[in-house]
Formats: sequence, C-alpha cells, structure tokens
Amino acid sequence: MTLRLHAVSGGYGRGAVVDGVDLDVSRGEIVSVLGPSGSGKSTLLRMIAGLHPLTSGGISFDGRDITAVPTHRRGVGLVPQDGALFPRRTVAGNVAYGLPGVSARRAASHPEVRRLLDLVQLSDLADRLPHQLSGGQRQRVAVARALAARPGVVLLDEPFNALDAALRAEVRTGVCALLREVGVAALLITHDRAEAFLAADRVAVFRDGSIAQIGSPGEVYRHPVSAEVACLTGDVVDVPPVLRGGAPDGVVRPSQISLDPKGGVRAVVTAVRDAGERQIVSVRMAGGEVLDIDCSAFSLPPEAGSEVGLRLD
Ligand SMILES: Nc1ncnc2c1ncn2[C@@H]1O[C@H](COP(=O)(O)OP(=O)(O)OP(=O)(O)O)[C@@H](O)[C@H]1O
Repeated sequence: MTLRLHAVSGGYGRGAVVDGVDLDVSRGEIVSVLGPSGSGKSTLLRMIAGLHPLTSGGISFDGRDITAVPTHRRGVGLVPQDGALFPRRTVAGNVAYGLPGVSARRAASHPEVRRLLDLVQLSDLADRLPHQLSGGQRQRVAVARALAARPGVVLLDEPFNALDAALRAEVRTGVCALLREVGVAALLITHDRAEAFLAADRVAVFRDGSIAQIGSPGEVYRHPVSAEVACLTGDVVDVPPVLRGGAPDGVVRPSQISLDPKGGVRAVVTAVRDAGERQIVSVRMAGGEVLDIDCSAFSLPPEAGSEVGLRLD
C-alpha cells in the first residue's frame, strides 16, 4: 500500500545531508517536499531511487524492503528537472526506454507505448524528436517514460521549473491528476510554495536534512510548528500586541488582517499600491508600527491619509 521511509540517513562523506527521515506515502497520494536550496531534498529522492546509498535506516514498498534492491528493480520512476529526454530518440522511443525488450524503432506501434502516450495526450507526436516539442510536452514525455515500467512510486524533482507560469499550472494539474489516476505513491520536490500546496495531498517541509513538519496544506499553512516553518511556507507579518488582542503569540499571515469598516484597531493609511491581482494598503498604527494589508484587486481601497480599522481573523 505504501512507500515507507524509516529513519533514513545519508550524505557525502562526513555529516548527514539527510538525517533520520521517517515518511509514509500511500498509493494515489502526492506528497510535496518543500525546503530551501541545499536542504537535502534531491539527495533524499536519489536515495529512494537507489541512486545514493543510505548510511542507516530503511526503505520499503508494499511491505517489501527495497533498501538494497538495485535501482532498475525497485519499481521507482524518476522525473528529473529538465525531463532529461534522449535527444536522438523520438517521443515513442523515449517512452519505450522504460520498457524492457521494446526497440526504439518499433516503439510507436507498441501497445504499451501507445497507451502511455494516450495517457499524457501525446499520441499525435509519437514520431517527433524532443527538440521539436514544447517544454510542457517534453515534461509529459518524461512522465510517460517514468510510468512505463509500471512503478509503484514516482519521484518528481522540480519537474515544472522550465515552464512559464501558465503552462506550469496546466502541466502540473494534468500530471498530478494522472499520478492519482494511475495510483502511484508520488513525491514532488518543489521550491515553489504555491505549487507545494496546490499539487499535493500533504506537504513535507524539509529543513537541514529532516522533516520539520508534515501535514495537509491547510494544517501546515495555518498551524506551522515554528516561525521557521511559517517563513518557509508563506509570508508572515509582525503584528503589534494591540492588534493581536488576547490572541497568543504566533505566526500571522498577511491574509489574516483585514480592514474593518465598523471598528477594529485604528490606523492611518499611508499609501495604496495597485499590484494588479491585489492592492496593498500600507497603514501606520498609533504606536508607529507600519503594516501592509492585502486587499482584493476589486475592492475600493481607502484613500491615503484616511483613518481605517484593522481586524485580525
Ligand atoms: N555529489 C555531491 N557531493 C558532495 N556534496 C553534495 C553532492 N550533492 C549534493 N551535495 C551537498 O548536499 C547538500 C544537499 O544537496 P541537495 O542537492 O540534496 O539539496 P536540495 O535541497 O535538493 O537543493 P536544491 O533545492 O538547490 O536542488 C548540499 O549542501 C550540497 O552541496
């Protein structure tokens, strides 16, 4: 049922880059791994794929210990950052690479290759070479190739980085739907906070080689276990005690503060910036503290110099 990591540790020479990671991922589930550069995310993925040794701990899948199983027999598919397609193989030839005994020449007519190309909606492009594809199409070929060996686990290492924002969202939605449909246990590494929350069933926040917090997107965003996790997972604002009222000290997200037409804590608007998808209203409170409030792009913002009320949700 599940990919299971138990106290997985390892690194390069002295010191652990991955340090005691426990993680379960079920079939049909996508867990995103979000963390700063150099925190060990790719190393963890390479360990699961069997491309980097563990110094301690173990990895199992469906109850079978795969810690010492060679990469090609683990049932793990890898989708690298840039797709890493073979440039001289056609789309079908790339997909066939994951299928033992299927030659690149015969790939386009092989039923399994055709099934996979159907899945990623690239059947019409089976004979093209990678350089004749868009970035999004290349990534879909990489996903089809990773799925070819019918893996139980798919690992995606920042697979959408090369795509522009609109295409990125479209390809991500399609790929994630496909992973759920196929029913693999998927781990998605990303630097992109919004992507980590949108794509996954659970978000694992990675810090210095271990998981600082794991939970549903809502849990992690609304109830981060530390200020550090809060900063890694979204914007935070420093709110003066007067606005906090009796609320305990904790992390406040910008979207928790709103303008209160009927009351609230008084403040003076110092500036209004129209940032397109939102408007930022800067205010100064009685104690001199300055805050930026996010307002809807479609609301009528207060004028600079006017007095407003603030509320913490
Ligand atoms: N082949 C290697 N030899 C020695 N050190 C390495 C090697 N690969 C990675 N490291 C180091 O291990 C640490 C973790 O690297 P890793 O690539 O796993 O981080 P990451 O979280 O994936 O980073 P990024 O988000 O930038 O890709 C870094 O300090 C890196 O310098």
